[in-house]
Amino acid sequence: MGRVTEQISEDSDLVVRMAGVTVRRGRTSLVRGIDWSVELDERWVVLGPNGAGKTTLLRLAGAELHPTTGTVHVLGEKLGRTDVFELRPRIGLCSAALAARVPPEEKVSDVVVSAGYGVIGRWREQYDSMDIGRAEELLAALGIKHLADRLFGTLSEGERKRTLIARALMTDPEMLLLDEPAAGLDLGGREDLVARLSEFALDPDAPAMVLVTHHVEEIPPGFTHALLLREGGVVAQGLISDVITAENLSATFGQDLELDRFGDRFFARRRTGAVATEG
Ligand SMILES: Nc1ncnc2c1ncn2[C@@H]1O[C@H](COP(=O)(O)OP(=O)(O)OP(=O)(O)O)[C@@H](O)[C@H]1O
Repeated sequence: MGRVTEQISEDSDLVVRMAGVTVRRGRTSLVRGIDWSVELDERWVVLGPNGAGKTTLLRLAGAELHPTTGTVHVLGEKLGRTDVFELRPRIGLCSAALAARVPPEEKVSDVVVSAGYGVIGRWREQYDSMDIGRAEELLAALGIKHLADRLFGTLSEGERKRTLIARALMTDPEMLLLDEPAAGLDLGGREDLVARLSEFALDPDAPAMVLVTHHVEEIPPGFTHALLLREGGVVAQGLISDVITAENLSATFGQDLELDRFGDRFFARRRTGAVATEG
């Protein structure tokens, strides 16, 4: 027999639930003691310095990684007791690792539409017309419809990111995971992406979202919650307005940081004359 599933009826609005989660490799803990829940209508940002464990956390949420200790439930299914190959199509993932697997000679429209078939790049000579229509809509929503016939390898970094977000949305996922979507974008590209992600975040029909970033400037308005990570442990988590503070950011990044808030946007910098503090 293969598949045993565990439904969590009392927590049906939870798309992610982690309890006491640690991931170890050898003597290193990539993340440790994580207790974290994401509800259907929440949009989370996971923030922390290089090596803090952000991608590890996202891979747990994406059912790509199992915890060494503790329990992880994703979309009501307990990892280790469910078939992750049935779970993954319900999750939209956009990451540098995925981008690296897209063949450069793939047409942009094929990169998007093939997500519906669980493969990367061209698979069939003919796709279903409804799928092609949906891929076109998503490319339009991300402002890159005009690139549908271009080859993925000829796109700029920002255009690739948008293509992969369109792909991640193709299967109408219940949860969207974005690992550093603004990395490598210029100022205009970042601002454009932040605005588009903000539109998604404010759409009540959009899936739950988790966005990993190093920069508070990249938090799209409409995101509701934040989790700050340092050296694999949670520094703070909860509502963005409670968590994104100069004090919490300073503890997370080991620097004395100042924070400005303009409307729903945040901007951080090192306090003048301050030096880095030891972890
Ligand atoms: N297989 C492994 N064996 C040992 N250490 C690992 C392994 N995989 C990851 N690590 C370490 O675990 C830590 C967390 O990695 P992770 O990629 O989750 O961090 P991150 O916060 O996403 O970092 P970045 O912002 O640089 O992408 C890093 O210090 C990394 O070097």
